[in-house]
Amino acid sequence: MTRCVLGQNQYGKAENRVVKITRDGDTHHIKDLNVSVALSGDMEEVHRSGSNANVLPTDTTKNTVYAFAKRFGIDSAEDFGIRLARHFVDDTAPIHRARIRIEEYAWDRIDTPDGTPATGHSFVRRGQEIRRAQITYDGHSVQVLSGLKDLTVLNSTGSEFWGFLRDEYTTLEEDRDRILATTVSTWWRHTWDGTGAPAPDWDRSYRRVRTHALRAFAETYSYSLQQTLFAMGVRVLESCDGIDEIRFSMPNQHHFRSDLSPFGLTNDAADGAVYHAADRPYGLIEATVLRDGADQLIPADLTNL
Ligand SMILES: O=c1[nH]c(=O)c2[nH]c(=O)[nH]c2[nH]1
Repeated sequence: MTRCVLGQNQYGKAENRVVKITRDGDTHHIKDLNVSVALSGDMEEVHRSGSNANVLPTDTTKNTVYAFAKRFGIDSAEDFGIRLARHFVDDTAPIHRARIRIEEYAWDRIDTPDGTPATGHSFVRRGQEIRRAQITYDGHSVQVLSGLKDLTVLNSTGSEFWGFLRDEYTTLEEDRDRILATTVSTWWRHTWDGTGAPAPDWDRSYRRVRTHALRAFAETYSYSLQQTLFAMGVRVLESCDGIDEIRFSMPNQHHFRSDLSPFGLTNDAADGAVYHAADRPYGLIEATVLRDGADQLIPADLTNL
């Protein structure tokens, strides 16, 4: 029989999406990491015989990431990674090597036009959103839709969700202080139709819509993402002449507060909590907001394109 040997091997939990909010009065700070753990050591037996005696479960490595975020905070990706790596190797005899890989996502504060923060808890993810336009001309008039996508925003407080319908399948608990996060995808329709009046200043119009939508997101105390969406649309229509209709598609990017009670840790929102940022499934909230009397002309299926 051919004799085979075990070559390089490692294991652990990959892509732990950990969000830590630190509260300094009404000013919040956010650390948003994607942490992957890979451990190696005396792992001959688990591969050969199935004995798990030397295996620290990947589930434990995940719990450790969230518990350490709460217990020690996250000063920097490097500090956090060093602490985790040392713990796995120094405190677990069969583990001889730990590799911690971390991606960090940067957030800026949502500002007012004079550069002061709109609130202490409203953030926009760094990295440019994508601006877009769709122009249709039928030989008589022009229709201009403008839009944006990939604009990710987050409120670390000022959001609740409760009082919802319940049936025999409902398990969701009411939440009086949650993270509200979404990636805004939107189109808006200009009243200008290419006849008569000169064309709007498209760049200025874009900046105004973006600014007002962001400020409405930041400043709306929210009982649902639906309510926030509508407030954003109303603010845009009230602030921008020449726009009659705006449609949003907004995924509810759920942030679940980690249950750290098995490790003797409280994890209340009021003290600054650690969250697991789930990527799917997600709630998808979509709606059009119209000026009263305006026609609804933006196709519903355009929003996600
Ligand atoms: O803002 C929300 N709207 C919902 O419709 C909903 N449904 C849910 O489970 N969570 C939320 N959050």
